[in-house]
Amino acid sequence: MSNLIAIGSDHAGFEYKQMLGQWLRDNGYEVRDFGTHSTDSVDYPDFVHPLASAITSGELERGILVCGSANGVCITANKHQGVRAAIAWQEELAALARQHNDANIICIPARFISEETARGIVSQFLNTAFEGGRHQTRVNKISC
Ligand SMILES: O=C(CO)[C@H](O)[C@H](O)[C@H](O)COP(=O)(O)O
Repeated sequence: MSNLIAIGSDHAGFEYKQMLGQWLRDNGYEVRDFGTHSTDSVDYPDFVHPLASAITSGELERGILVCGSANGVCITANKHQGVRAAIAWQEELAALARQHNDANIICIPARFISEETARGIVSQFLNTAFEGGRHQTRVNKISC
């Protein structure tokens, strides 16, 4: 997997995005930050569409999106062909999103989890392999 990771958020996810971006850099990853760049109120699709487009084009392999509930960023990202964005609020869900769904974007609900849990989710997302097999058959059937 590439060590270049896309990150993005709205205002509700800004502080967690900053924290996760620094944590990723401290752990040897390169980070492409799609914004937002402050806690000023913004509209999450403005930041999610460019990040998801970079995943669709193959320019970037994995992305992390953060908003208040994770719902808005996840719904938006999954409009893009080839994006498999999953919401995780505990580490096991992030691992399953990789093992069973080959998720290429993880969506984090900043208003509902601790920073420690967010780091654990990202760690699972980046370090868990897709299992393939029966799950590959199912992933192949997602696109319509
Ligand atoms: O998923 C969301 C929107 O559907 C996110 O939780 C947003 O961060 C949230 O809606 C932002 O709410 P705010 O009242 O504008 O801060």
